[in-house]
Amino acid sequence: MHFPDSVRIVEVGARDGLQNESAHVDTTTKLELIRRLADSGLRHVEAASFVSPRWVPQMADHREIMLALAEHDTRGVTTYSALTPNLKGLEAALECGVREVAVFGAASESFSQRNINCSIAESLQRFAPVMARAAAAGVRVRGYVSCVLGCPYEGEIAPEQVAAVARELRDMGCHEVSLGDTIGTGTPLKAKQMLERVSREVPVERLAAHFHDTYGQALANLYAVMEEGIAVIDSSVAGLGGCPYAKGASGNVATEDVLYLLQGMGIDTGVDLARLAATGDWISRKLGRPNGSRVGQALMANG
Ligand SMILES: CC(C)(COP(=O)([O-])OP(=O)([O-])OC[C@H]1O[C@@H](n2cnc3c(N)ncnc32)[C@H](O)[C@@H]1OP(=O)([O-])[O-])[C@@H](O)C(=O)NCCC(=O)NCCSC(=O)C[C@@](C)(O)CC(=O)[O-]
Repeated sequence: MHFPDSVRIVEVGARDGLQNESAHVDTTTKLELIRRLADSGLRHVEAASFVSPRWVPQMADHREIMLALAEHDTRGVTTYSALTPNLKGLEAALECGVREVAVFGAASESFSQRNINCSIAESLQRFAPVMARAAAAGVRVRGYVSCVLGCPYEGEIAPEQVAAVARELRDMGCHEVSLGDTIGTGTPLKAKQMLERVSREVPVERLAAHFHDTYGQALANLYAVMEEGIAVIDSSVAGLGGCPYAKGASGNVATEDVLYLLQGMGIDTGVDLARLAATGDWISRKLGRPNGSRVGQALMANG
């Protein structure tokens, strides 16, 4: 068995998590959440989406969020990134001083249509000018592939299809490709097989795992793909989130749960679990929702 010595966590709670909250979350609360996440030692916090407010109203304050972060983050130790599905989104993000963005595609045609209103091929065409403009501005681009272990509309997705989209994203210049189990239907062997196929096209060092926990498999799936060399994990404080276009999807795997697993494996992340658990407890209370992290619940119950 070979596991990575250290793992980089990409905290997506403020974006993937909050985008799915039905009640409005105000900008001050979001900024407080992001500040607390960074203070717990997280060095990559995905903070907003420059998408249409008609499609995702919860992300409508992307400008205010990213401008505030650019103004206050003078130390530059934490990367605050944002999603930009097209050139319009990227231009707006650049105006706010964003230093890293992400484009997001899917391995499923139906999900692509429902999520970003275009086919997979059209989405890749839309990303091309985003990549060129970002490169000219010296901004790094991450790529996402949704539905890597199943689609809410199409069911099974062939690993070849995931590998093809991941490769396109890598070839167009994404520094990292994050593999999203959007509806959390994956299981460890399936996750391994998918990764084995994708890593023939994109080196595993350039891949990240973005697993939702709908069926309670996310930690097992992460363990399986770490065994194959995955060393970047996307997770969400208190397991916040879901996906507006994937009915029944629960949040991303909780960051607290991932940290606990990694600590038990002797793998370093540089994140303070106790502080993060307190933040998970705080945001869950603020949103009036149960804490989606088992580890967070246990730590809070034990004081
Ligand atoms: C992609 C679009 C914009 C295409 O939407 P469209 O309707 O095809 O785009 P359009 O170019 O025809 O524009 C329509 C309207 O949207 C506006 N518009 C156009 N672009 C932007 C923009 N960037 N920012 C703000 N506004 C924008 C544009 O100005 C226009 O406004 P109108 O004239 O009607 O008032 C739309 O489908 C959209 O916003 N989708 C949101 C998708 C989304 O945010 N999904 C959730 C994130 S992905 C995810 O969660 C999965 C992930 C990444 O976590 C991995 C996983 O778990 O699987």
